[in-house]
Amino acid sequence: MPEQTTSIDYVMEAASGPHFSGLRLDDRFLSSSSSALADSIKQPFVIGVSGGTASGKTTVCDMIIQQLHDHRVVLVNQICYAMWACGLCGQSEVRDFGDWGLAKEWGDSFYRGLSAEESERVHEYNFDHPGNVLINVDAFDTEQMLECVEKLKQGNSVQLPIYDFKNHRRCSESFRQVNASDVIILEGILVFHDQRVRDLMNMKIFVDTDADVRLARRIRRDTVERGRDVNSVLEQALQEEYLTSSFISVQYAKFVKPAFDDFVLPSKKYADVIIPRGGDNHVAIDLIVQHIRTKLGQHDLCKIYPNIYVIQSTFQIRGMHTLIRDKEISKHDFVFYSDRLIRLVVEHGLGHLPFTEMQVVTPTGSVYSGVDFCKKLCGVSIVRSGESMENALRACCKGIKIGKILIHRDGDNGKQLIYEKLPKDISERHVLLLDPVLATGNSANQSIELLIQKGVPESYIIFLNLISAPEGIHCVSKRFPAVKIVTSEIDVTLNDEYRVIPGLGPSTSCDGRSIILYPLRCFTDTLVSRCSGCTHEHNLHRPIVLQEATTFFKKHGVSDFTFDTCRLWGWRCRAKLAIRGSSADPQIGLYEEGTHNVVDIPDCKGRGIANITSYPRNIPSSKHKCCRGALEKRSYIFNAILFLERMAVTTYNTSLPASERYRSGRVQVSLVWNARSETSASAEKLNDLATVIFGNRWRHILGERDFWEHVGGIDVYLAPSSFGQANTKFLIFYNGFLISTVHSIDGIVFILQAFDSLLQKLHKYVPLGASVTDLYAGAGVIGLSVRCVEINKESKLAFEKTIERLPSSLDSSISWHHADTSLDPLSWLVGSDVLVVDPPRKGLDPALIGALRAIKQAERKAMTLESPTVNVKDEKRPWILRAREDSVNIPSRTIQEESRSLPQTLIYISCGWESFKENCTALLSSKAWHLSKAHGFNFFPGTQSIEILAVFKRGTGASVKKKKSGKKKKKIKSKIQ
Ligand SMILES: C[S@@+](CC[C@H](N)C(=O)[O-])C[C@H]1O[C@@H](n2cnc3c(N)ncnc32)[C@H](O)[C@@H]1O
Repeated sequence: MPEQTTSIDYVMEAASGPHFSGLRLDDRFLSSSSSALADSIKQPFVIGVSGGTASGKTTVCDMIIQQLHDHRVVLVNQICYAMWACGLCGQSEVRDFGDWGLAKEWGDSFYRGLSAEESERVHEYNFDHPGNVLINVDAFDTEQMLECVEKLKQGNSVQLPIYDFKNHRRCSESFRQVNASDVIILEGILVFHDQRVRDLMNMKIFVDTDADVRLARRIRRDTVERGRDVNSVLEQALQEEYLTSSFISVQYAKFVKPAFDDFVLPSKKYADVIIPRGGDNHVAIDLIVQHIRTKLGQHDLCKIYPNIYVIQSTFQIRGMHTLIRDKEISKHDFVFYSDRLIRLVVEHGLGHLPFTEMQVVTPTGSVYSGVDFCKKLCGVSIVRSGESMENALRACCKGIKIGKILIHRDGDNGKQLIYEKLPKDISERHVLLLDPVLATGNSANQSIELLIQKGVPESYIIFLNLISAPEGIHCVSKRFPAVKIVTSEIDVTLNDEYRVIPGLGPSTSCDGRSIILYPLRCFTDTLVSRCSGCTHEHNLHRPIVLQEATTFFKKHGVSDFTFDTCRLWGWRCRAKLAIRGSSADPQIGLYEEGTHNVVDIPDCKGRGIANITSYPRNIPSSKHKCCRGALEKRSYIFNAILFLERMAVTTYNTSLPASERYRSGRVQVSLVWNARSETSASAEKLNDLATVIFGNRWRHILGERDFWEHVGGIDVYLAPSSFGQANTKFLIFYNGFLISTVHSIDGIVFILQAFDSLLQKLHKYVPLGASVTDLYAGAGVIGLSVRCVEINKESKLAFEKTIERLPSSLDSSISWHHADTSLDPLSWLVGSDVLVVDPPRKGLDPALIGALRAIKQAERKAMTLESPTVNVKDEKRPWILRAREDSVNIPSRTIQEESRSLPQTLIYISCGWESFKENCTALLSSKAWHLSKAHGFNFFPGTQSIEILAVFKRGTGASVKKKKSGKKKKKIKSKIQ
């Protein structure tokens, strides 16, 4: 049997300073034990049991106590007047239930006691009255009861007073010692009367037994089973109960019954559970005991707020917590173990969603009765750190929509909503709100408020976090009691800086806060749903949507969909230069590996080019000189709310041998301002910033202006604002120096990067000499086009520069048009054989979709159309298709000479899977197009993104299928012959 590690002696310092007592995680040990974990349970569970006189409360209490034999239970009686009055319980006793390890304290401790004058008028005294009306005193010493129970709840022992029933006063010299216990049962007819007493109770039970029914049962039992006559039974019953003497009769009629009606019965409404038939109701008592057992294993706050759920602790979970709380943990391990825990929280949270029953047939033909998940669901990250839970959520809920809420801490009242991006139909969805640390609860409350304003019912919100501070739980649960909070551990408290104690590691990041608290103050991420900095570590070669994509294409007739995973490392991406912090203490730099923490680079000293461009997650240890000019403008930059910079390396001089090209390269820094409008609150700052940095839209600040890419065999110039494809180069660096751009480390193999792979595939689908129109062309990087159409006029400069470098020997015609594809899209289709579209993430403009759907009808009209009218001056240039010039054959001709036909082939390059699906479905449903081929490319390994190259052909494709099946038939025929 493997050795088990169960020690809880591992005390270490968490990132926030205090110690966390945890476990060493031993991979061999997987089981859990409640006893070792029960450590954290401090406060007893308090149950109030009320009901009318002789309703069976005592039986119920006894049964609960017996069933909880493995816990320490204390029973505290308020007192039962009738029992006292008939002398049946005129004494207190301490019973020892040694066999079942239970100490049960039995007493009538909180009768206040009467003065000498009151004792004389004892018959007028209503012991069943909570605020005695006759002699104006309280029958019970509620204050003392409160004090005792408070002490017991805090784990202290108390001395309960003993009541002398003979003299109607407390014994001054004797007390009963009651020790701390797991469960306190407060029993009495009026224990629900005082709100302060009720507030002490975690559970309130009302025993609801009709006295007449009890009497009737007794008569039946004694006459039928014991052969006695009714009169003697009644006599005995009356003797035993409350009607044996005239005094009792009077007391019952005068006090007990009215007090029951006036005070006991109305307090029934405070009960959480009403038990009909008292101690006979075994089912109810079983359920109650089950509930108490669950609660005993829970954190105290769960006893107060029924919608707090802490995932059940096991040694594995405690072990993972021990790791992530250790300030010495590596960031990699921290992210790994946090992610594991977050997944458990997400799974637990999903368990609170509604479901419908469903049956499926298994491969054996049997029926399995199961459930169907709730489909109307979405996640909402509270931006800064909520995104760190998105991966886990996506892993558990395929294709889940995730919205974002950004709340700024230092705004009005310490919190200000800055940004929200939520699904339009959020009011119909259950919402999983994500934030790994619940600290003060302020951001959470504001986010919940926003969701409610958007129409989400409070009870539809499940707030998921990794750790919670009690302060945060109080704050959220008091205000939104119907919101469920699911967490993996509840910590002790918050410190003065509102950090959770003991908190979690690794050691503080450069902004002085722990990573988990502030890993994602990613303003760029509010602009696009994911950024290339948001990478994950698992399944780098398989984006999560891959399976969905394969199924999607199969459904639409493409069963040979391919996916090119490309290289998983060393690819080039435009690094985003992140900006964080405050204007007083800004950080400008790159994301730290695996996180959204910014590594400040104030003293750029060169050599950083290689690292910056090699891979977005590799942070330059050295600094970069070329961005210094821009960085010096930091004070301006920090007045912006949303701000993003891009840096890209230029190959600069591609006539140099590849291995030397980047040594003398330059970095291009692009600054992009994001504001809702130029009249926004910070417009003044925007203008300052624009003047200083952008000039008239763009201003060249310093360094080389030119930025060159070598794509598809030609040199392409990219202006600062032009779109630039990611994953185009394979660079190898050693100690920060570039070794190679095209060869692997052993110097032999040349491997294409993702974009080059896509271009190679794309070229196969363009027949030689075809007339091609490239809508959404950027600077024309795809390089096939006869006509490039692009909305960003800045790309014109790039286009021109590229043309200048093209070999003059090329004989072809190419034009670049500054135009909006969505305006009169049909005019751009006329005269093209092949249409290439490479739209932004949002997909094709609706007008273009409309034109493509109606292409058949348009075809007839097109013959009579004029050539497209272009508002800007056309740039007619020679062009090259790609490196293999010999395969290129574009006859020299002008657009006017071309046919008026409309494209037969549509090549769709997509970077937005969701929009692609929509566009594709719209095209196919028109029956004007069918899908012929589809390929996927791993442009951003480690992200959710998939790049698609889809080839559509005109018509429904029915004839193609027929032809294929015809061929098959022939073959079969020939075989038969
Ligand atoms: C994904 S990029 C592709 C650029 C180019 N194909 C490349 O590979 O470099 C999309 C381009 O479409 C342009 N664009 C966006 N909306 C447009 C519109 N309505 N008309 C024309 N171009 C548009 C953008 O400016 C951007 O350059």
